[in-house]
Amino acid sequence: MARDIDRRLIAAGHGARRGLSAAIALGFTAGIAVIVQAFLLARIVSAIVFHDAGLVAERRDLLLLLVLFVIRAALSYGAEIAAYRAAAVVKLSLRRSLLDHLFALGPGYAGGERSADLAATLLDGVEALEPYLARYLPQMALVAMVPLAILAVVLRSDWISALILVVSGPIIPLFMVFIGYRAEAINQRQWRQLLVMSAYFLDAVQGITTLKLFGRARDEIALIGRISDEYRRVTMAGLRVAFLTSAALEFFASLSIALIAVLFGARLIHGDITFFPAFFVLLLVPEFFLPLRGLATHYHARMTAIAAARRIFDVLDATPSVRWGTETLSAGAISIACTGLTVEYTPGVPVLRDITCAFPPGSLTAIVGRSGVGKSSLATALLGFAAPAAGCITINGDIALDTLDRESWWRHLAYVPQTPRLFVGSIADNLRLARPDADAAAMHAALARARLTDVVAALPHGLDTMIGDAGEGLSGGQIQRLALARAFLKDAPLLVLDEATAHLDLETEAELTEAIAALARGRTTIIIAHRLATVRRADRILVLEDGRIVESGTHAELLARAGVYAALIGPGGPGAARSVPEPGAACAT
Ligand SMILES: Nc1ncnc2c1ncn2[C@@H]1O[C@H](COP(=O)(O)OP(=O)(O)OP(=O)(O)O)[C@@H](O)[C@H]1O
Repeated sequence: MARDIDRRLIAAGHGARRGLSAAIALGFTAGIAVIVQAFLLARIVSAIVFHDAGLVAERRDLLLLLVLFVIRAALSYGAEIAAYRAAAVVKLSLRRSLLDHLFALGPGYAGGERSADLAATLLDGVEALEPYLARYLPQMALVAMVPLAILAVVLRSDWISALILVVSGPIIPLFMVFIGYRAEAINQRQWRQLLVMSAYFLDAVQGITTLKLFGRARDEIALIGRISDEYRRVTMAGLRVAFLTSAALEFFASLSIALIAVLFGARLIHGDITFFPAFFVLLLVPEFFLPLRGLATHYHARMTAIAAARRIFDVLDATPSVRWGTETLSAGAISIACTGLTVEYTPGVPVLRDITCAFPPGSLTAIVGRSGVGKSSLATALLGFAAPAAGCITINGDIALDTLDRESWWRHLAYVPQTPRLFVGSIADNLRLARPDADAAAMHAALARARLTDVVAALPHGLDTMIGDAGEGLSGGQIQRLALARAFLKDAPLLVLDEATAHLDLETEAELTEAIAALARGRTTIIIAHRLATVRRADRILVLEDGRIVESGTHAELLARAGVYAALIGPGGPGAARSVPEPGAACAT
């Protein structure tokens, strides 16, 4: 399993092949420079100590040694830069693919409990790959090349030392494979714990008001404390394995070096070997183990990366439930028809059943029904975020929605949800989401149509006033009108709107209703309606119950029928509490 992930990570690194190859080539050249350096140093020491040469006589070698020091430092620096640049390229492309795929998966996948987990995967998860890509992968290549080059040189100088290296060298990778299984399980636990902790932190930050009001802030702090402590425990277990591994490997490496040194000592005393080859080999032996020890150090990075990558690939492997095509929609009015449309979130459990209805071009259709009957699900299916389990949606008579290019479909519609999402930035930034090239005049026109001119004029920096990510700095009604202004700015032929159910003051309510009416004019409009004023204006009202259309018609027709609709908006019905009667308008009984 870890091997599969390794393979996929290496494949992901292919995008930065040149950078990684450069890092490996520079690292290998630095390894060769080490051999030459050791040779020169052994020759200088041998000449000075055993052949009475002075420093002046050895100046050529000394100068060469100095130059090699500089070259080696430059090579190591270059290798690091190339590796980290390559890692940055891979991280960027992975984040792009993740975001792109999340958009394809839609809000059904990215919403709800997964959002904190996904944010941690996108940020910390991808970041955790950096040491793997920048350190472990180049080290993996060097671990085969540099020790082999050193072994070849040692073999030419002293076969006994080479034999010791051949026997002790492979112990390190074998040992790492042995402890790898345990380290992998710990890293998986550590990563899962990090995701849980991120989710709790996000919840606590977002729900700070609720927690305070219910007097549960202390409990939440204690809970987060326990989760953090568990994370600390798992992290320490991982570090323990990493430190123990390093200690064991240091031991094997030191033992081999000591053995070679002792054997040299004995052979020098007996005159079986001269000083130069012995000293040269002794200088090289630690360098033989250096890449192996480096590999052990970065093995921990590999385990962390594999745990993080598992989650990244889970997201990338998730298949979008909605299929899209490549057809583009030409500009102009939009009509929609649903035929036998059935929508299921859980297979076999339909939330919309056999819906057949039409939304003619330029018409205003209101969808009404009790809470949970499937109104938002119908809007979700029309937006293209939920795939029909049966039936189909066709656009402009004969174009199946799933044959359209998704961007082309979304370009033709404006969606105003019940609780609109604003992003950290200025009012202008939030408006330009609808039309990035909109100038100040176009934005002011949209604000005026959403009855927001005075509100924005009163803000300290007008259009450039910064607002928080949940629209902090604006009231609930102002946020909703800003979302309407966005829809005005987009000027799309299809408008899908989920009316706000929050209790608004009468003035804001009237302003919103007016703004919505202005926005709907001339467009195909589908409103999940909660207000009497909206349903009265609709060309047609669809009444949903238990996922089915049970009634349809105009306000007057449905009232006359005295069925579900009449009961819904009548006194005591669930619609009554939310509906604000227009002055003088009589509620049906
Ligand atoms: N993403 C989802 N996954 C699973 N079930 C869902 C999902 N979204 C909605 N449902 C379920 O589908 C059913 C219809 O929900 P929907 O939100 O469409 O109702 P609604 O009429 O819009 O309700 P409300 O007026 O309260 O917003 C409900 O039983 C709900 O629990």
